[in-house]
Amino acid sequence: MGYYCSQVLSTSFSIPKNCSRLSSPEVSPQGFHQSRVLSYPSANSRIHQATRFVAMQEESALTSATTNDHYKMKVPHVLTVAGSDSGAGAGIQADLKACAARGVYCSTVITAVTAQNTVGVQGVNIVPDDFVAEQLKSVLSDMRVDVVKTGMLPSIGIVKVLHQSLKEFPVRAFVVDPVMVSTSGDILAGPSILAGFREELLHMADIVTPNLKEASALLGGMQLETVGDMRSAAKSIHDMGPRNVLVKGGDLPASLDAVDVFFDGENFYELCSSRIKTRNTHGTGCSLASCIAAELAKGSPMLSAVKVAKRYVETALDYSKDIFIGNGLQGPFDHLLKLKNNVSSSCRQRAFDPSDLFLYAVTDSGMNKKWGRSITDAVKAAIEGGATIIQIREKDAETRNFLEAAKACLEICHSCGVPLLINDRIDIALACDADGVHVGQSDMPVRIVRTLLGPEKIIGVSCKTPEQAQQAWIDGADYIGCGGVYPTNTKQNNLTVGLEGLKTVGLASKLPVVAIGGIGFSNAESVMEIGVPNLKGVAVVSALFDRECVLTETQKLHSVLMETASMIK
Ligand SMILES: Nc1ncnc2c1ncn2[C@@H]1O[C@H](COP(=O)(O)OP(=O)(O)OP(=O)(O)O)[C@@H](O)[C@H]1O
Ligand SMILES: Cc1ncc(CO)c(N)n1
Ligand SMILES: [Mg+2]
Repeated sequence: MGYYCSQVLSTSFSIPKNCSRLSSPEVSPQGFHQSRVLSYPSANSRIHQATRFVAMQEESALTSATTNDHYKMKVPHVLTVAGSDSGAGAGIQADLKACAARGVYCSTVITAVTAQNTVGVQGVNIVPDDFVAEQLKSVLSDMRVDVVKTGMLPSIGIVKVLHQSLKEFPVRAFVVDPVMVSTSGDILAGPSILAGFREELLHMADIVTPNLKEASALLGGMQLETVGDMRSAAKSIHDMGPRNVLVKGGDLPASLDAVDVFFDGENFYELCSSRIKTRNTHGTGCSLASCIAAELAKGSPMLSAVKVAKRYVETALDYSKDIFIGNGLQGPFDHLLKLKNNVSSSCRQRAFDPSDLFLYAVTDSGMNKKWGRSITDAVKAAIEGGATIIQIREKDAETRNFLEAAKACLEICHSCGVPLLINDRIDIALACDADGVHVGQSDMPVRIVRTLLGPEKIIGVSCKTPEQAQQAWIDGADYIGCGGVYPTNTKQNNLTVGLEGLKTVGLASKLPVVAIGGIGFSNAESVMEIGVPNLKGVAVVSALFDRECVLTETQKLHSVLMETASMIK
C-alpha cells in the first residue's frame, strides 16, 4: 500500500521526478482498481526501466516489512487541494479534521482564502495559479501522496495546473468534490469552471461527489428533485468520464431521509441514512469527500469507502447536533467527536500535582464487604479523614458493577476536589472519565495506556527497581508506586523491597514516588523520613479499609503524616 515513502534510492539513471511514484499492481491494495490517473505516460524505454527499478525497490521495501523500521512509520496520506474556510467548518479545515478523525495524514494545497462564518462568505481571495502549482509540486514531489481530493477550485487556471500536476505526479486515486456554491448560497467557483471540470478533471476522477445543485450545474441546469432524478443525473455525469459518481442528497426536502445515489457505471446504490435534525451541517460535503479519500488511502474499495464516509458524517452530525458555534443559520459540526465530552471533562480534569500522593487511599472490595460498607461510603469516609487521592481496586467485581461504582466514586471525589484513579482497568477509566489509572508491571504497558488515555490523565505504575522507575519515566507515567515496603496481606507473593529498596528506587526515580505495602499510622513516619526528596506520600489499603472506622483511621494517619512533614521541613 502506498504510504509515506520509505527510502527509495535514486540510481545512476536519471529518473525524472514524475517516475518516482509509479504505482505497480503489486503494491496496490487488494480490490483497489487502478485509476487512469495512475497509468504512466509511456516514455522512452530507459525511463521505463528506471521506473520499474524504483517500483521494485518500493516493493522490496514493503516485503521486508519486518526488518525495515521505516515501513512501520508509514501512514496513509491524502492531499487536499481546496479553499480555506476561516470559520473552519468546511474547506481545508474540514478536510484536515476529517482525515485526522479517520487516522490519515492530510497535506494541503490552498487554492483560495475565504472570509467565511456561519452567516455566509464575506470575501474570497484567490491564490495565483503559479503559486498553487508551486504548492502542488512541493507536496507531490516530496511526500508520498496516496489520494488527491479536490474542493474549491476557483479559477480555470488552477484546474489546469492541477491537471498538469496529476499527470506529472500520478497518485493512486483522485476524488473530485465539485464545489461551486456554499450552502449559504455564495458562489465559490463560477460557471466558467464547469468547462474545466468537464474537460480537465472528470475523466481523471475515480469518484466525483456533486450535491444536487452541483449535479444540476454540471448537466446544464437539469432540475433535480427526486431520488429518481438523482439516478439519471449520476448516469449522465458518469458519461463525462469519472469511474464512479455519488450524487449527494443533503439538499433534498428535510422530510426525507439523507439519501445519496452512488453509480459505478453498472449498478446504482441508494445509500440511506436517517436525517439528523440539526443546524450544524456546514461542511458535510467536504468532510464526506475527505473521508472517502481517507478510506481509499487506507486501501478500501470504492463502495466501502463511500459507505464508511456516509456513516462517519451521519455519526458526527448526530453527535454534535446540539453544539452551538456562531450565530448564522448553518453551524459547523464536530469532526473529532470530542467537543461535547471535553467541555465537561476539561473543566473537571485538573493537572496532576505530586502533593496529591500525600495520603493515597486504595480501596479493597473484600475488606469493604467484610466490614459491611459500600465502596462509596468507604471513599467518602477516607476523603473526610484527609485522603488526598483515591484509587479504586476491584479485583473481583463484574465490569458493569465496577463501572457503576467508579462513576459514583468519581462524583464524590470531584465534589471534594480529590482525583480518582482506577487500578488496572483502562476500559473502566475511559468509560467513566476517571482522572487516571494505576498499573502494575504485568498490566498494559504505560506507553499504550498513555496513547489510550491521552496526555491529560494521570498514570501511575508500580516499580521495584531503578530500571523500572527509569522506564516509567521514559514511557510517560506521572508517578511511581514503590513497594511492598513491608510485608502485606493484600498481595500474595509480593516481594518486599524494605526501606532500603524504597530509598534506592526513590533516589533513582525522576518521577514523584508514593510508598506502598504494609504502611499505617505506626510506621508512616519511618517511611517518610528516609530522606528521598521525591517521596511524596504513602499509599494505604488495610490500615484504612480493614478497620471498623475508615474515618478515624484516615484521620490518625493524616495527623502522623502532617507531623512528619513539618519535622522534615
Ligand atoms: N441532516 C443530515 N443528516 C444526515 N446526513 C446528512 C444531513 N445533511 C447532509 N447529510 C449527508 O452529508 C453528506 C454531504 O451532503 P450534502 O448534500 O450536504 O453536501 P454539500 O452540499 O456538498 O455540503 P457542504 O457544501 O455544506 O459541504 C451526504 O452524505 C448527505 O446525505
Ligand atoms: C472554502 C470552502 N470550501 C468548500 C465549501 C463548501 O462547503 C465552503 N463553504 N468553503
Ligand atoms: Mg459541497
